[in-house]
Amino acid sequence: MPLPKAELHLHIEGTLEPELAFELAARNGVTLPYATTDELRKAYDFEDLQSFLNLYYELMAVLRTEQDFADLANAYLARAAAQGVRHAEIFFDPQAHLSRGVSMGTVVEGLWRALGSWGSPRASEAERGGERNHGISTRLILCFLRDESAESALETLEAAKPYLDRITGVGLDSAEVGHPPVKFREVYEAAAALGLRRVAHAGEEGPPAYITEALDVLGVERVDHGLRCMEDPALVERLVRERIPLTLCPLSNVRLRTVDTLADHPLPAMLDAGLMCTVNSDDPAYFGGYAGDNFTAVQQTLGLPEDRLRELARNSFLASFLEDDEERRARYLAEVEAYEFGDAVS
Ligand code: HPA
Ligand SMILES: [Zn+2]
Repeated sequence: MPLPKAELHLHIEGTLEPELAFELAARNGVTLPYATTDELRKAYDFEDLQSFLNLYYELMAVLRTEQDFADLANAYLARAAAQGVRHAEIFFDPQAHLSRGVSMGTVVEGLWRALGSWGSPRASEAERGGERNHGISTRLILCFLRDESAESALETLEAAKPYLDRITGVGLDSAEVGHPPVKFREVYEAAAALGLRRVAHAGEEGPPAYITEALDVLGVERVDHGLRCMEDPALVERLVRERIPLTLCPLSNVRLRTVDTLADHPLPAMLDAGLMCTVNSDDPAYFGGYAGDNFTAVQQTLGLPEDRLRELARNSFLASFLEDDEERRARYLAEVEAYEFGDAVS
């Protein structure tokens, strides 16, 4: 049985496996510039974040209808459930769809078809059919693309207003360097005024100063990646003191060459420093593994002992946006404490 965990850093578009990409391409009459799934997989040799993003945006062309987004999310939930994920806070990138003529409604309604509101205290009895979505409670986090303009982010938030009952928070992703958090001050203020939770990618490729800015200017409650905080001891001390969760993605860091090899990953040093770390998959279809695969990789390659693995799982639920359902959080945490380790944690 896999270790129960929450996944807090997962881009739903990054769960598009080659097989589903070809299936959706055929269904929608879209021609992909790859002849076979094997040929597509060969393109998964990334040099950095941008080289990955180019393919990530290219493949989104196959996502056109509500059913496409529902199929995408269902495939993710099935894989995640099999690896012990009990709760997932899922990013989506509306601007990457709006720019192709796919509406906010298509994206959100499609995802909702798969996620439903099971696991939400606002769900009606009819919606509480846990089996339908593999028994995973979920939240949706709308991400702004930081390489698009601040005005575009504001327009995106405006377009999301009819769907805010389904959206828990906002995030910030895409090409980091040259696009500091301060660029999005206004849209984050507007999001906060609407009662949305706030997170942002920072310190993946960008400098530690972007992490500080995300906290101070955008008011984020969690930092996505945050890896480069380790270059600034005063920042580490602050993150520890304020118990700011970091959503780390070890296999992503290797594939995007943020670290040289998994054995060089700073996760053990980060845990030793007292940082509130979590382990997540980011874009699992592209980076070679889902949440449990990331846990197994850090267990095997970094030699993390059982108490550290349990700590990572506990942190994932503590850092999740389950404030509207503390009863459920307590149940998940009890499962973590009762877990008996076997051979593998995925
Ligand atoms: O790892 C990532 N970093 C930044 N933006 C992203 N969008 C999808 N995945 C990522
Ligand atoms: Zn990410």
